[in-house]
Amino acid sequence: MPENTTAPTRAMRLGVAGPVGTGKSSLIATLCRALSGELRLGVITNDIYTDEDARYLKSAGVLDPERIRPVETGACPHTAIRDDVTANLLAAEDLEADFGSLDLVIIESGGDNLTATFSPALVDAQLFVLDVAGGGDVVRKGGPGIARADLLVINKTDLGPYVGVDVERMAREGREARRGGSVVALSRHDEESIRMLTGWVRDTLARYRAGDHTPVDPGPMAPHSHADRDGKGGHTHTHADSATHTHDQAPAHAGPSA
Ligand SMILES: Nc1nc2c(ncn2[C@@H]2O[C@H](COP(=O)(O)OP(=O)(O)OP(=O)(O)O)[C@@H](O)[C@H]2O)c(=O)[nH]1
Repeated sequence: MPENTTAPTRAMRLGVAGPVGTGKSSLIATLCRALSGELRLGVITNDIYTDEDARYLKSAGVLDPERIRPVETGACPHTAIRDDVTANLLAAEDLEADFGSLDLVIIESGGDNLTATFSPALVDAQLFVLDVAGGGDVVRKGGPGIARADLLVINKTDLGPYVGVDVERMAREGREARRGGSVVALSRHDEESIRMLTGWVRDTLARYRAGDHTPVDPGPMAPHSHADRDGKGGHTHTHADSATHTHDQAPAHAGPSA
């Protein structure tokens, strides 16, 4: 039988990004609790000045503490997951070297704003976490993570009634913003929602192993300009603010939002 040369040989790297306090560490603890019996896991956390998230996960007792590694970014969180991913790549490679083969390495970004996403040079797939406590309209504000991460998680749905947010509507608007892309409405108190999340991780890992998963870069793209083909003057722009922006000037554009 011919060998599948596209099948990867290392663990899948899954990025978890989203604004401060939306529940990224808690979600990772939930994933570890649910999946550590069936998958060989490692976790890397990113904090600006501390190893707070790594300490939280270690104290949660969901994984061998040796498998949880902190990266101290010392700068804006997006720098270490997007602009220069070296520290995180080294941490991921060290984890795999220390524990032999792993199935999944989860990388938590420091809490950042709506534009922070992982570079595909670091992760194979990424999820973006919002929470209902941030308000139902956050999802309508858009941004690359909301629109184009592999999965959008709307977290802490149990808080919906207390903060006056219609969770179903928020999830529906999330799907619309993503043009049908995957959305999971999650609460760590809701087993069914945890099954949806773990099911998505298993499916993505299966596709990754089969060589059927293509990492995408949600952006934001660097500002750029196009040739002045129509005499109106080329214009410099970014794609950070809109999932619907299209290039009417460029016939073919590399990137998911073109
Ligand atoms: N009610 C409720 N609270 C949650 C849930 N998930 C997390 N939280 C709480 O939300 C708060 C923030 O959770 P974290 O997991 O620390 O959030 P984070 O995104 O990792 O935070 P940063 O790393 O600071 O950006 C904590 O008080 C959690 O206990 C949930 O499903 N429901």
